[in-house]
Amino acid sequence: MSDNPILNIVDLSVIDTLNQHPLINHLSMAIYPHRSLAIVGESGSGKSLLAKAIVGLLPSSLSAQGDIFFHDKRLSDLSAKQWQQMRGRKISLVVQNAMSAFDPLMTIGHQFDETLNTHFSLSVVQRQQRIMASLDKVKLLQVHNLLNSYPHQLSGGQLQRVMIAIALALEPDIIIADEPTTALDAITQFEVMQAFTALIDENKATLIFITHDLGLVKGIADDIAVMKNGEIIEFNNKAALLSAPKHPYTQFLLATRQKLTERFDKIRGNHVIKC
Ligand SMILES: Nc1ncnc2c1ncn2[C@@H]1O[C@H](COP(=O)(O)OP(=O)(O)OP(=O)(O)O)[C@@H](O)[C@H]1O
Repeated sequence: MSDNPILNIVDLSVIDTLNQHPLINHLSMAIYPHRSLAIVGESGSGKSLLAKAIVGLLPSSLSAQGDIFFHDKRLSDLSAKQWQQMRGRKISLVVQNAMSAFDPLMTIGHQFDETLNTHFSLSVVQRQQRIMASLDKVKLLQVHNLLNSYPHQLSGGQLQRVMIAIALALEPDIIIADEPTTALDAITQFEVMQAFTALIDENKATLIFITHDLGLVKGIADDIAVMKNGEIIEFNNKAALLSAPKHPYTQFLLATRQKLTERFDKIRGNHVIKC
């Protein structure tokens, strides 16, 4: 593991300015390059707000205190223009609702090309090659039709994969994926997870993967952070956290997951016998 974190979150609090309620509470965490970190926790624990705070996209009614460093750069010091260069290219956020990330009036191909043109000095042909290579990585078929389509003409799963393909094409140092497979069926989910694995292996990116699903985490994470009430209550490498969870809440999460799996296996087993 490298000695210097790629992302260092220091005493971060996110406060609702309407009632001064802390939604993220004095959170500190160092994330190291080329690792894959899963952030798990129940609904409302603050996972999405943490992702938004990292990419500087918190709603204006919330205020952030504390520091977030990307390498040595303090992110709160960035100007709007510097953020534009940073977001997508250095730190990329893939969200759950892909439709919200696209302009409904522009074709997918146009939006993909424009994004590449904003961040790189590439010829039209080079941009096309990069688009095709990225779409291939997320296993999208009939790409010419797809690139000529408008967002509403694609399924949720296709849009989600296009969003991941755009993130891949920008070759960011860090990609934050906020429940990126929640809206997908099991097969598409598997393919999208493979695309993320390729991202870490080929691009040597650092992945922050936010999910409820401890099953998904097992396949992809090097490290796991467990969030509850706006705090990280446990952080460890995957093997240690899954085999010997220290915090009672992590133990509860794992036990619940185990019970669900056993119940599912039992139902499936009974079903097989009956048939
Ligand atoms: N704009 C906002 N104004 C006020 N409170 C907010 C705002 N956005 C989120 N919250 C609150 O902050 C808390 C954390 O929300 P967040 O969306 O980060 O949870 P989460 O862990 O990502 O949940 P989920 O897994 O359901 O997406 C919740 O109690 C939520 O209601």
